[in-house]
Amino acid sequence: MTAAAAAPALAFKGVTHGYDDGRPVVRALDLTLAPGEVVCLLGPSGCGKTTTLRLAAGLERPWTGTVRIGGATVADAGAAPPVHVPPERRRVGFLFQDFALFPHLTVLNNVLFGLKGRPRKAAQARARAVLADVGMADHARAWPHQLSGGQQQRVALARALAPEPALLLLDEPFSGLDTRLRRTVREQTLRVLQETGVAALMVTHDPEEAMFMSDRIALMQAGRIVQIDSPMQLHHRPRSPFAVRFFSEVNECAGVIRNGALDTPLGRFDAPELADGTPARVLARPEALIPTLSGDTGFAARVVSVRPLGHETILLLGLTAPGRPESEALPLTARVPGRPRCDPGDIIALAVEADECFVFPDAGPDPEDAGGTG
Ligand SMILES: Nc1ncnc2c1ncn2[C@@H]1O[C@H](COP(=O)(O)OP(=O)(O)OP(=O)(O)O)[C@@H](O)[C@H]1O
Repeated sequence: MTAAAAAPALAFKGVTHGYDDGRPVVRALDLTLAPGEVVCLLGPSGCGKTTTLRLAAGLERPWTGTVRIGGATVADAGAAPPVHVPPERRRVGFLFQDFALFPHLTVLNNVLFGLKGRPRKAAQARARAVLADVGMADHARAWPHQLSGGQQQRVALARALAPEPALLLLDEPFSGLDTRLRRTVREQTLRVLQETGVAALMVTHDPEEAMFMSDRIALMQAGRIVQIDSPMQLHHRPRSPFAVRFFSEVNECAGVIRNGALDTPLGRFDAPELADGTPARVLARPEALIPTLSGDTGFAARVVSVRPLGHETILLLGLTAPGRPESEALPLTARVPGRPRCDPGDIIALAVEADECFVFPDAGPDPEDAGGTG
């Protein structure tokens, strides 16, 4: 492998950026994508995802730090004069939510648009090959308005990939599609990315989409990456309450660490690395609470409401403690597969799945730095 081939597809180092009000919205960001890697930037609205993508694209000039693409420095705020390679010379492809194909050009000519400057025959061959890659070879002569939303999105993907970019940048590329179509189109997109081996940085605020698409997820909060891990690691080893709460509603019980564990109404959770006396809380995902037929789990809960969602059901429960009035029941949310056999008013036994529960110290001013145990 040559040194250039081994270079990261994208490397941000110490990148800070903001807009006119002088407030940084991306803060000291370090991020590296391996060749062929798909990384999703995931986080709440306004956390800096799109700004990060625009910095990679060259649409923004960073205040500090460097950006490298495929081993080449495309931005260096500290150089004199600062380095800034414009978007069209960065070897990046774009796929945005409003993937707007040119309505006055056929599918083939839309794809050829990105291949200007190449010999005509080679460009035609490349455009047809990439249309075949996305399963649109038979539509080369069609006009955009004759295509479904999903087909248009595949043509936009072909147009972005045609010039063989070193890096593909995707900003909420599926959010304009309805739910069912979105699933199909993102599967097709992922397959094409894997087959072409292009590295991709994708912005989404949809945790399920990030879990599905990513080799790694970069979870962002207030301009920083607070955790970057594989979807599985992020699920099983969340490093902050934020990383748990972002993926689903959670049940939370506070307490104080005693003898290396946290005693809560949901049971005792080991937390050996937390000092005695530390205020802490357990975060239990809704799927941690499992209604069980064996009545002897130690936890009895009153079913408050049953909300069937089709393939799963949300149960709102009130956890009762022996000798305590029901008015003091702890409200809990459980998520169970299928349709459980219980109705509002029933008392059910609950088992608690410890793998889906996480203990964190009750943090000071900066909760994102808090460590946790699973
Ligand atoms: N052109 C701009 N001028 C001024 N402020 C901006 C500009 N673009 C973004 N911002 C601000 O920067 C912050 C980060 O915005 P950004 O679009 O990067 O976040 P995001 O995570 O992509 O959000 P969303 O999911 O809502 O698109 C926000 O506070 C936003 O208001």
